[in-house]
Amino acid sequence: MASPASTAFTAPQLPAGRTSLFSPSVSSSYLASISFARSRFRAPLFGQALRLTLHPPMIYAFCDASRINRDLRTKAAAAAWGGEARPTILVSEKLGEAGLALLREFANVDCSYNLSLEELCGKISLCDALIVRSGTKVTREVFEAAKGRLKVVGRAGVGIDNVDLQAATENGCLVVNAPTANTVAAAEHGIALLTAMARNVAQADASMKAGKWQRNKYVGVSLVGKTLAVMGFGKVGSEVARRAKGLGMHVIAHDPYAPADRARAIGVELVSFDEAISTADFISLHMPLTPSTSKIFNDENFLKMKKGARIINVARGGVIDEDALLRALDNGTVSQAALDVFAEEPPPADSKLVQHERVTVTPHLGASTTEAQEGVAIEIAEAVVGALKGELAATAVNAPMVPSEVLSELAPYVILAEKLGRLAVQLVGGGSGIKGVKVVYKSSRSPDDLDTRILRAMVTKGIVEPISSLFVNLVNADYIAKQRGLRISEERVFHDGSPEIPLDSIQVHLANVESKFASAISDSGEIVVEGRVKDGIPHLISVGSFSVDVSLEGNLILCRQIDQPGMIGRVGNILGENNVNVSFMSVCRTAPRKQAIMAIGVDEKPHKEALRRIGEIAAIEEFVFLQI
Ligand SMILES: NC(=O)c1ccc[n+]([C@@H]2O[C@H](COP(=O)([O-])OP(=O)(O)OC[C@H]3O[C@@H](n4cnc5c(N)ncnc54)[C@H](O)[C@@H]3O)[C@@H](O)[C@H]2O)c1
Ligand SMILES: O=C(O)[C@H](O)COP(=O)(O)O
Repeated sequence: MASPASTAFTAPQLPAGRTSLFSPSVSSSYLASISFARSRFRAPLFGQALRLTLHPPMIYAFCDASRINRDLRTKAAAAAWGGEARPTILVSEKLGEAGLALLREFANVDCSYNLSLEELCGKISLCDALIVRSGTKVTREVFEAAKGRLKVVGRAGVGIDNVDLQAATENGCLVVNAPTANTVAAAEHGIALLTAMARNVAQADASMKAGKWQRNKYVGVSLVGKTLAVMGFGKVGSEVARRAKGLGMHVIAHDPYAPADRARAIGVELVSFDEAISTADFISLHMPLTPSTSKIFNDENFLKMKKGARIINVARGGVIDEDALLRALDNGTVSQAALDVFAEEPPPADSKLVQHERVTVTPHLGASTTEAQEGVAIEIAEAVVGALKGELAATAVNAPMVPSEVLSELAPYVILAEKLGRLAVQLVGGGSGIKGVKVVYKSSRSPDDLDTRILRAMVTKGIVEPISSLFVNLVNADYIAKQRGLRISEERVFHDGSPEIPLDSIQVHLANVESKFASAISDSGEIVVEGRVKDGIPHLISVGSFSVDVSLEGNLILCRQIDQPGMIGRVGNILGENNVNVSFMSVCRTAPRKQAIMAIGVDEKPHKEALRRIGEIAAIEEFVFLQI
C-alpha cells in the first residue's frame, strides 16, 4: 500500500468546520488531499445522515434500501412516510382492538377475515404487511403474489408453522411473531384440559344437558402424586410444569434443548423422550411443530407409554399421528386425550377423534383469553409497525436479531458497508465472476463486542444489487449470496484504538477477479476497497494499494495518472464545462512525479463525452467512473 504520508490542504472555499473531514492519518508527505467541499454541503449531508439513521423510511433502508429508494421516487411512497399515503396492513384474522388502534395510527388497516387463498393472493400485492393468527396459511403462493411489496408478516401468536419461512426469506419478507403474550393463557388452558379430562367435566356436562344423571359413569382420577411428563420445556411447558407442581403432581420433562438448571430451579427433572413417555401418567405436549416433531407421537411411541396414559395437546395437532392416537385409544394404551389443536383445523365434522367418548376437545382456544388477545395484538402491532419503520424487530423469526442500540451504533457503518460492496463490484472486469468475498473489520473491540451480521449483509447487498434484478436486505442476504455461489467470509483485525468507536475501518476483498481499474488490485492480487466513517460520513480510504480520501456521497471518478502539475485543473475544467459538481477530491501519489491516484467525488453522472475527454488526457493511465 502506498505510504499514507501526505500533505493535507484545503481549498479556499472550505467552510468553517470542514477541516475535520481530513483525518490526521491522511496528513503526511505522499498524500495530497484537496477538498472542494461546498458550503452547502455539510448541512444537507448531515441532515441526510440523520435521516439515514433516524427517519423511518431511511431506517428501513437498512433492511430494504433499494426498494425504499425505488419507492421514494414515487409520490405515493414518499408520502407513505410523510403521512399522506400510508402503508397498508392487511389483518386476516381477528385481532384485539388495542393492537388495531396502534396499527391505525401508522397505516391503513384492512381487516378482511376468512379470505380464501385466491382472495388473499389477490389483495396481497397492495399490502406492505400482513397480520395473521394460526388460521391463515401464508404459503409460497402468497409471497409470490405479493410481487415484492409485502415487507412484513406478523404472526399474532407463537407458532409460525402456518407461514412458509423459506419463501418469506427468499422474498426478503421479514416474519415476526408475538412469542410471549399468550404463554400464560396456553398454560392455563393446558391445566384446564388436564383437570377437566381427569374428572370427565366435558362429558358429564354434555350428559346432564342431555337430561341424564350419570354419577357412576364419570368417576375420574386424581392428579396428586401422579407423574406428568411435559414434552417441550419452553415458555408454555415450564408454566404448565409450575402449575402442575402446585397441584401436587410429580413433574418430569423432556426437551433436548432446555437448560437443566432452569428445570431444576422449579423442581423438574429433565429426562429422555423414552423415559418421559414410559413413566408418565399424564403427558402434556408443548413442543413446536417442526419436521422433527411431526407425528412424533405415533404407533411406535404410543406402545412405549404406560398402559392407560393420558395425553394433553395444546401445542400443534401435527405432532400427533391422529390415526395412531385413535388406535391407541381404542386398544386402551391411551385411556384419555384432551386436544386443543388438530392436524387439520377445523377437523372434519365426522372426525372420529373429535367424536370419541374419551377425548375432550376445544377449538384451538389456548391463546383465547381476553387478556392474552389484547397482549398479543399489542405485541404484534408494535413489532409490525417497528419493522415497517425499519427497526429490527426483537421477535424476528427469519432474520438476525440486532438489538436497537447495536443498530444505532452501527448505522453509519451499515451505509459504509453497502457502499464498499457497491464500489468493489463495479471495479470487477473481464467476466471473471465473483466467488470469494472477504470482509475485514479493523476494530479495537473484542469479537464478542461487535455484531457484524448486518454489516456482512449490507456488503452482500452492495455487491449483488448492481449486478442483478434482485433486491437484497438483511432477511435474504445470506440466502441470495448462497444462491449466487458467493462465499462471504469475515476477518477481524485488531486495531489499537478506542473501544468507544466500534470500527476503525472495513475492507472488502474480492478474490480471483480481474479489474477494469488495475490499480484496484492490491499486492495480494485481490480487488480491495477500504472505508472508514469520519464525522458520521462514510469515506473511501484506500483502493488497491493506494490511499485515497474521498467522501462516499454521489458518484466517484478514480484516475491513475503520472503525478504532474495541472492535472486537477484539467479534470476539474472538463467536469465544470459539463456542469458536474465536484464534491470532494483527493490525490495520493507513490512519490512526487511518479504515479498518483486521483479520487473525485461528483454529484452528477458526467456525460460520456466528458468521461471520454478525461480518458484522453495524456497523463491519465486509467480511470473508472463508479456510481455509489
Ligand atoms: N393452543 C394454543 O393456542 C397455543 C398457544 C400458545 C402456544 N402454542 C404452541 O405451544 C408450543 C410451545 O409454545 P412456547 O411458547 O412454549 O414455545 P417455546 O419455543 O418457548 O417452547 C418450545 C420448546 O420446545 C422444545 N422442543 C423443540 N423440539 C423439541 C423436541 N423434539 N422434543 C421436546 N422439546 C422440543 C424447545 O427446545 C422449546 O424449549 C408451540 O407449538 C406453540 O405454537 C399453542
Ligand atoms: O401458536 C400460538 O400462538 C397459538 O396456537 C395461538 O394461535 P391463535 O393465534 O390462532 O389462537
